[in-house]
Amino acid sequence: MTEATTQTPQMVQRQLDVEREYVRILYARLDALRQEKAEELARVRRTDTGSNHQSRSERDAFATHYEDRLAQLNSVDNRLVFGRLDATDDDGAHTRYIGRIGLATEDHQRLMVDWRAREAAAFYQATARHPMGVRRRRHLILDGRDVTAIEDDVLDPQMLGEDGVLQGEGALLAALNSKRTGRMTDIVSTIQAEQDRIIRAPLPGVHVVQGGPGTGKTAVALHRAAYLLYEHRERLRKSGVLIVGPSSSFLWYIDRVLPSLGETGVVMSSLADLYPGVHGVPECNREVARIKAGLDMADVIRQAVRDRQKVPATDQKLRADSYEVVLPRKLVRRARDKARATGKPHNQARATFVKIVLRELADRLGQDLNKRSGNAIDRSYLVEDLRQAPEVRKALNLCWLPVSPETLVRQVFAKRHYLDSAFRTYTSAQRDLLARAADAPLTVSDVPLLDEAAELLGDLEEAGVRFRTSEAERAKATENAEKALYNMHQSLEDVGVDGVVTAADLTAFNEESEYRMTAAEAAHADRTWAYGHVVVDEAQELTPMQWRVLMRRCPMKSFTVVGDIAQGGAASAATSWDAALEPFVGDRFALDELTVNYRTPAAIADAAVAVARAARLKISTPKAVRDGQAPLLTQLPTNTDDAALAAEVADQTQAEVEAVAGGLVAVIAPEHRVAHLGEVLSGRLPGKVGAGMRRVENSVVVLSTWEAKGLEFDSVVLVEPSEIVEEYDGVGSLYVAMTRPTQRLRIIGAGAMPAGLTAS
Ligand SMILES: Nc1ncnc2c1ncn2[C@@H]1O[C@H](COP(=O)(O)OP(=O)(O)OP(=O)(O)O)[C@@H](O)[C@H]1O
Repeated sequence: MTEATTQTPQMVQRQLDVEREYVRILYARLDALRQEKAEELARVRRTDTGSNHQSRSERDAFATHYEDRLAQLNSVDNRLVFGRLDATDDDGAHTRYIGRIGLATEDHQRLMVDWRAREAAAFYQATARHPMGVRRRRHLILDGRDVTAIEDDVLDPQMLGEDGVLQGEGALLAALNSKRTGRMTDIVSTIQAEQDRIIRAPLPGVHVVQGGPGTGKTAVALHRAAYLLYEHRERLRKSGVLIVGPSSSFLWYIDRVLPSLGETGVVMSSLADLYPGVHGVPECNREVARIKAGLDMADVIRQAVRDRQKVPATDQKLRADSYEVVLPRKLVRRARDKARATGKPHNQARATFVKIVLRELADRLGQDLNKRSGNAIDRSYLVEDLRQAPEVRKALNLCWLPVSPETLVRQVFAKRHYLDSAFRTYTSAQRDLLARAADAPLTVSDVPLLDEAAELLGDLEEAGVRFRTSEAERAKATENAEKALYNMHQSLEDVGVDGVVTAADLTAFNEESEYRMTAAEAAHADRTWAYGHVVVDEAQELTPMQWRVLMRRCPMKSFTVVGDIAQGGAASAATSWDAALEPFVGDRFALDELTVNYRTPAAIADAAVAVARAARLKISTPKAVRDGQAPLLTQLPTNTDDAALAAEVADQTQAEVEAVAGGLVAVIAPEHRVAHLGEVLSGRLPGKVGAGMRRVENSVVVLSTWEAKGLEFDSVVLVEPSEIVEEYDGVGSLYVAMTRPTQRLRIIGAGAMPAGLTAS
């Protein structure tokens, strides 16, 4: 309920003065805290630790803690406070200021409530129908540290008309109408009620958020991560939160949001980087991508591992010093079966295999020697003699060679006999398609195969792959850290420093101190790190094998999954959330839907819907809150050559740059046209054009549809829509591209326009 009241300039000024004074107090407190933490940090750094390694680690752990706190205080400067609630509850009438973090005076009087605190929920959820005790919700609009505008939302009818109630352009619309910078910003001051319910949902379980384009799924997912880190800080600080997005340009687009909410240290990974130390290049062949996406790849990799556990074709004679032994096939088979039966990963089970073979060979050799010499002496030393013998070692290695995940995956595609064996249930045409050179770059579709292989192969230090220290080692390290922590608290109390560092912090810190990695970096570098929560954005793109990897990363299965089934573009994109999640959690997931499109103007959204419907794509149709112009369609003659097409694109892009003066224009084109269009546009608009998302200092970016996924621009020039449909075998990606603009869309093509696209 927002009814107009008469506002006089004096009334506005009076209210502005009140709020400015309060905001001044808040910033003064922020500055004082910064100063305090900076001094504490300097004092800790000055602490003399002598040459004691442990004391040094302890001091560094404290320094890291203060650095983090200082970084948090520095990151919330912009729009520190954005809301005020006047409410009445059991405690009587009170006023609360809502901001990015909680602030209190030196004597613990509350000055500002963290937006994630329970007391702040009403700021987002109260409505006229359910006021939750709120009489007035006030939005404070800041420029730097100054309050420039105030807007009131009055939920108590009695308050309407009272002096001091101000109304203006909706804070939400003001936020939506601001120019895009190419980097996502937080929405903390204008989170809507349906979004807030998802943000504050409980931690456990799998929570799926389906929503059409522009409904704020990414924004909600990021604010939820910040909320969970606040509400479950102890638990999640130890285990961490992983955010997964489709591409590194997407992660770059969103990576300022969490720091602006005072949260750093979340691990972000694209699908190509889920395996430490490897960056998967795109899988160009869609059929290959489709094959590698399926869960039966787990059987393929299992077979590839089994193929490394070989029984030789014949019995083998081997020299060991002055002896000769026979390695019978039967023995190898028996030892192999026993080693497999341990259930241990390949590289660990090898020890069992070797032990059985050596013991039996030594027994036989010993009996032989005893028989020949007529003695009955203990010849157990023979085990070591045999172990050292080069021929024996070589033979055992041929039967059961330790192998790294990377070698296994490379060789399964590069060595025909491995390929034929592991992919035995596939046709030979499919195997031909999969075959590639051993040094071919690993692709994004290989990443889950590597992870699967690592799971089945186990530890292999010499291959340079990091695995989790055993539980026992970790427990020991934590115990040491607890002792160290106790000592450290003692000594820091002596110098009057107060800090909160847990034993787990110290364990993590000590584990990584050699490389001075942050906790987030350590988690990302450790394939077997168990995260406390995983946020998956654009989740419709995940293949079953990618889901399998993520489920492994979070054994507690605490997930926030956001996406839009209709926007799927990958070769094995999900067709429904049920189908995507059923293999991992059955039907045990909650599903919510977001229903309002905050990005795309209604006329453009309608055009995108028409294209999707013409192709019978099942889509969510959120209600668009913005108005705007319908798309401008240019159908070029079919014989238009590439140069003429590029010239037309350049003309229209130039027009868009002018139309959105100072805004960001994206040219979205089929992959094979991106480079050429980039060159032509750079010639036309020197210094203004960049290829890829990271060039946002320019006002024009040229991108493929995959790169544009999840992003938004003031204006989009979409090139050759029919080729975009062909490129990804469906209209999903065209639907994505059409829903990227916040203001304007142009579509240019010489090919036939896809069904549903008509000139307006
Ligand atoms: N409550 C809100 N207040 C202000 N802006 C909002 C709000 N919700 C969403 N937005 C804005 O709407 C735009 C779209 O949000 P977002 O990218 O999160 O949508 P999405 O559902 O992930 O989109 P898509 O699936 O199309 O990639 C962003 O600019 C975001 O900041």
